[in-house]
Order: sequence, then C-alpha cells, then structure tokens
Amino acid sequence: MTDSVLIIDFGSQVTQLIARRVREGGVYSEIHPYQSAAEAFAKLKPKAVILSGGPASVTEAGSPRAPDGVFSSGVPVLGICYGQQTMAEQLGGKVEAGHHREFGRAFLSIDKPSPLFDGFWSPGTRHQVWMSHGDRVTRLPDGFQVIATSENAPFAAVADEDRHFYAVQFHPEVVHTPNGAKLISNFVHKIAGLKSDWTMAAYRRVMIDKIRAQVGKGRVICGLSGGVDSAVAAVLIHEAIGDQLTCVFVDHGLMRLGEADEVVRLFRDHYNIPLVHVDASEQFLNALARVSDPETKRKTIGKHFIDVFETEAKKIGGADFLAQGTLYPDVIESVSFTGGPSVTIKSHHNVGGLPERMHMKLVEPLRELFKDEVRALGRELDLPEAFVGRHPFPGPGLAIRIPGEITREKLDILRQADAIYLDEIRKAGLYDAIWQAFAVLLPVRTVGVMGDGRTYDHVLGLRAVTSVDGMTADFFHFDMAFLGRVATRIINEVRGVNRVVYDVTSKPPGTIEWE
Ligand SMILES: Nc1ncnc2c1ncn2[C@@H]1O[C@H](COP(=O)(O)OP(=O)(O)OP(=O)(O)O)[C@@H](O)[C@H]1O
Ligand SMILES: O=c1[nH]c(=O)c2[nH+]cn([C@@H]3O[C@H](COP(=O)(O)O)[C@@H](O)[C@H]3O)c2[nH]1
Ligand SMILES: NC(=O)CC[C@H](N)C(=O)O
Ligand SMILES: [Mg+2]
Repeated sequence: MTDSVLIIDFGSQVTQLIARRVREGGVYSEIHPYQSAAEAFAKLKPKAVILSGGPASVTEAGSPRAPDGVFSSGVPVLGICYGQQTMAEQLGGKVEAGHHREFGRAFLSIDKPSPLFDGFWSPGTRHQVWMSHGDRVTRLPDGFQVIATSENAPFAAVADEDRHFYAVQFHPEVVHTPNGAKLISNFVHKIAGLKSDWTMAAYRRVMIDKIRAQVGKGRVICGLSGGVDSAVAAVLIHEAIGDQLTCVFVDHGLMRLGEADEVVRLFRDHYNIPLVHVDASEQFLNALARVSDPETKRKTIGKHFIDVFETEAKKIGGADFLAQGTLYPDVIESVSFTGGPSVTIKSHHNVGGLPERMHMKLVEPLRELFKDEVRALGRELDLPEAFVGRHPFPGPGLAIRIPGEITREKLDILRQADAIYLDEIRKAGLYDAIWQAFAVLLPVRTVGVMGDGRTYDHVLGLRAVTSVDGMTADFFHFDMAFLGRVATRIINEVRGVNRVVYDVTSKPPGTIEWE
C-alpha cells in the first residue's frame, strides 16, 4: 500500500492527535500500543516511527519501552514526552523523576538550526509550546545534541541527526503548540522523506481492490443505518462487487421520530442496491426490558444485531461476509489492552468480532478512517449531502439516551422532544455548525406548575457539540434565547416533560453520549 508512519502508543490522552497531524499532511499512519508494536512494525514496514507520551515514568521498574528493533532498523524516530524519555533511556541516556512539573504553556528557546524546525523556528528565537510532564531527561545518549531548551527542560528538543533520531519534551501534536503541526510535517516529509499520497481518491482505488480480493465471489450483507459511515461503506462495496451485496436496515425500535421510513426512502431513491428493512423492535425492546446498566444495554443490543444479521443472511440463501461502517475511533474506544495503556470507555455495538458459530467474516473498509475522512470519501463517491452531512447517530440508538430502564413510553417522550429540538436547530440554520445534537431523557422527575396545576414529570437534557472526529468535543454555545425557545416548545408540546436543562460538558472529561 502507501508509505506509512507507525505511532507507538504509551497511553497518552492525545496520541490520536499525532495520527491526525500525520494524516493531515497526506501520509497514512497507524497507532499501535507498545505491547504489540514489534509485530506492527514488522507488518506495516513504516518509513518513520513516532513514540507517544504516556502516564508512566521511565524511572519505574517495568515501565513501557519501545521495541529495541525500532532503533536498530535505520528508520527515523521522533519521541514525544514519554517517548523522548524512553528513547533517551533505551539509548544510554538518563531520566530523573520529580524535578519541576511543567503543565501547560512553556517557552522554548531555539539553540541550533535543525531540519525539524526548518521554515519556522530559527536559532535565538523563543516560542510557545505545550508541556505536560514531571520527569525529564538529564543526560543524553551518545550522538545526541540539544537543539532547544526550556526553563524546566534543558533537553526540550534533542537530535541525533546522523541516525535521524529526534525527541521533544513538549507536545507538538496539540494546537497549543503553534507550529507543532509543521514540526511533525518536517519530521515526516523532510527527515523521513515520505510522500503525500494518502488521499481519498487513492484510498477509494486501494479499498476497491482490497474488497474484491477479500470477497471473491462471496455474498455480502451490509448493516445499513442511514448514518454516513454505513452509507459510504455500502456504496464503496457496491462499486467493488455489485450485486453480490445486499443491505440490511434493522429497525430496533430505538430510532428517532420517522427515521426508519426516511432512511429507507432516501436510500432507495438514490441507489439501486437491494435493501431489506427488518422490523425487529419487539425483539430488541423485550431483550432490553429492565436492563439499566449502560454496558449491559450495549452488549444486549450488539448481540441482537448479530442475531438479526444471521437470520437475514439465511433468508437470502446465506452470506459469507458481514459489512459494517466501523471507524477507527470505534475500534480505539472499545479496545482495552491488558495492562494498559488505555482503558475501555464504552463498548461500541459493532466492535468485538463475530461469534464463531456464524462462519461469516467481517468486511470493514472504513476501519482505518476518522469521521471527517469518511465524509471526504463520501464526497469522493458523490454521495448526496443528505448522507454526508448528517449528524452521527449511535448504533444503540435512543437506548443510550435514556439512562436507566427503557420503556416504550419513555421512548415516545424522547422521540417527540428530540424532534422538536432538531427542528428548531434546523430552523435557526445551525444544523451544519453543530457536529451532533440530541436530547436525553433523564430518570429524574421534578415538580412543576402548569396551568395552576402541579406536575411531577421528567427532566430532559439537551446536548450539542462541536468536534472534528468525535474523539474530543466542545459543547456548542447556543444563545440563551434559542435554548429558551426550545425549552418552551418541548414543555408545551410534549406530555411527560416539565423541565429542560442544557449539558455544558466537553469531551474529555465527559463523553458525547450519556451512556
Ligand atoms: N439500525 C441499523 N441497522 C443496520 N446496521 C446498523 C444499524 N445501526 C448501526 N449499524 C451498523 O453499525 C455500524 C456502526 O454504526 P455507527 O452509528 O457508528 O455508523 P453509521 O450509523 O453508519 O454512521 P453515523 O456514525 O454517522 O451514525 C454502521 O456502520 C452499520 O454497519
Ligand atoms: O455506532 C455507534 N455505536 C456505539 O455503540 C456508539 N457509542 C457512541 N457512539 C457515537 O460515537 C461518538 C462518540 O461518542 P462518545 O463520546 O459518547 O463515546 C458519538 O457520535 C456517538 O453518538 C456510537 N456509535
Ligand atoms: N505527557 C507525558 O508523556 C508525561 C511523561 C512522564 N509521565 C512525565 O511525567 O514526565
Ligand atoms: Mg449511526
């Protein structure tokens, strides 16, 4: 395939951003946890390696290390924060714990010219960078020299130009390091010599060949949700294998108001791809009765999705593959590596593989992409804007927007309220400025007064966020008049809600969905 960069993850909260910066420069990158980095290095044959930051301290026994093979391979390496520290330690330098902790903004003084700083930082100048560390390198390995310093990090940037090893104590991947993206680009392009050949047009060609090679003459069913990911996956797979593909839309009874019919109509209007519409709402809602734990909900839904796909595959005379629009963030957020570095936040319904008994293999052509890349691929495939610009909607649907037990009555209330909220957002011309917006029905009743009578009804939470890829998000800043209008309409029009609140939590520390 294309040239690539391997990012070895030591558990930093911002490892994702390294991958994004590399990809923004038109270069393909993959993140692998340090435990499986040696295999990934052998398989991917990257042209450059970046070592991420991480919460551990290299001064502790048993703390994570990069595979030694990476340093003897001749491939250029960039270490960031923990990555710098482990690189120094592994190559014969020294790291000490507990000096001055530096969190947030710091100033970097450039000492020497370096290809890393080419075009934006010259010797004798000072620049803002973002730091987050307690440990620091106190002795450099042989062959290294200091190229920049900061007040609390005498080895803020170091290099062994002969071996193409570079290491920085600050975080170039975050936006609080202006020019950080350029630094990463210099490493990838100028130092490691990678070409910018990661484009969606190239991806489309490569994936079509891959899908054909994987599927052969087999039959594929594709879970179609109406969301952008599965629409892009279906159209791409259809381009590759034509009528070997059948799409299956599962109505689990957890869809929004009018959504099931709309999805089916929209898809049939635009595409000549066979689509089966399954009403499985009884099955899902019965299975979810009295379930209130979020992870149990997610796993129950995941299991029933698989059951429905299996039944539908039988009905069309059997299928060899199940296709899904699984994305890179779905995979990362669901996976936890034993012994760290990152923890499972939530089990996405579509990650975790298929049961043995199914004898079906997965086709997931978007598994390496971030959301904005999928949208770009959708545009490349000429998907109508109605699909490409749609807010994401989670596979478990409204189930994870009703904390606690799910009942048909609560689903009805939430559907009506959510529809009013989205209607007002569209009317105000805000739909495209918001990344995702939805209502949440809280398992809390409060007292109100309406028409001189007492009410004792549900609280409804409103959520709206801005984001690029759903990995981090900020709450959307509505004006208060807008929120007031939505609250009034919902309380007047939806029986069962007498109070509306707005969620002002970012991600992190919150997640976008409430469960
Ligand atoms: N109701 C459904 N019927 C069939 N398949 C579904 C359904 N909901 C989700 N899936 C499958 O699970 C995958 C992951 O869902 P997810 O919500 O992440 O993606 P999406 O719905 O395609 O796009 P978006 O994230 O924009 O909503 C989908 O791509 C699809 O293959
Ligand atoms: O298909 C999905 N299956 C899931 O199980 C799931 N959980 C969350 N989401 C969506 O992912 C994005 C990030 O959500 P969180 O911040 O809540 O993890 C948001 O866009 C969420 O709507 C899911 N999508
Ligand atoms: N952000 C990091 O990578 C921190 C590295 C190490 N844990 C330190 O405190 O110095
Ligand atoms: Mg969806």
